[in-house]
Amino acid sequence: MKVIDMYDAPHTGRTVTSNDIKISARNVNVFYGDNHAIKDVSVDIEDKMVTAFIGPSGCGKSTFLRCLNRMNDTIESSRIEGTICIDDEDIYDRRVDPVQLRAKVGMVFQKPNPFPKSIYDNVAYGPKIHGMARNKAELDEIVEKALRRGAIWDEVKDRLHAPGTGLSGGQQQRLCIARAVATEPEVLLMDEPCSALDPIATAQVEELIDELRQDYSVVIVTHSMQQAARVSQKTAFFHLGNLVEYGETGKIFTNPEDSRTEAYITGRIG
Ligand SMILES: Nc1ncnc2c1ncn2[C@@H]1O[C@H](COP(=O)(O)OP(=O)(O)OP(=O)(O)O)[C@@H](O)[C@H]1O
Repeated sequence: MKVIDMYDAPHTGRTVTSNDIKISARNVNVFYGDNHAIKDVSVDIEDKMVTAFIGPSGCGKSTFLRCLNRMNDTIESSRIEGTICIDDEDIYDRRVDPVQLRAKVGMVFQKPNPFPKSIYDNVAYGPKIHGMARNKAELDEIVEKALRRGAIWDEVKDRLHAPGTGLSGGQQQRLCIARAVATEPEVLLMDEPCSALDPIATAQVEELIDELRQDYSVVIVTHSMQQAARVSQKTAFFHLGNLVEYGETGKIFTNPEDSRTEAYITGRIG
């Protein structure tokens, strides 16, 4: 890991270093029928860093995020061109199993969506499907570790068999993060993970995101520029399906190169 440029990210005082490239997208185009939603996007996303996707509503942030674990495959009208590699492996290669890919590239959605199962079973589900535990004791260990990673263990350890849907919104979202990390992914995709949460729960999830980047490459779509500035080291600004500008978060928010980025961060478009 080499240090390329040091700066204090706004509000955080963190430093930015350059890591290995985890995800490499080249000339990606996405269509929904005739709607050209993503236009020739090429980007390298680094490992062990939080990358934020920002931009006005409808600019393609979620579409591009979903392409990174082939969630867009599930939308019938959607078609993708170009290449996306994770660790140099083309994730759209015929030999790649999307179910295995989604274990490696986990996703957390806008609205907390626990399964209608117990807290324990929500987290145990993925590891069971992927045969990660040989017995109950190993499964218990995986569940505890994931709940700890999700920063919710202490709140639920005495009621693991209560329904996940009985938790508060913020707890449900941390449970969903625990569920996503239980299969030991390498990349975590988050599509506006705090938009349904109150400020305290948002702060808890943001703190968790900062911890998670020690182990994962995290990509977060957010409508909040303050949130992007607080949690990310790299920011990508999308506009009308184009990736307009991509760089260090501090630079994007203080000294953007493109007039469209500047218009967005100063509230003139969006
Ligand atoms: N499931 C879908 N079927 C058809 N078109 C879609 C679908 N999802 C998105 N689109 C279209 O693709 C374009 C990009 O939408 P997308 O949701 O990716 O943008 P976004 O930047 O994430 O927006 P928002 O911030 O409002 O969530 C829009 O024109 C949208 O209408």
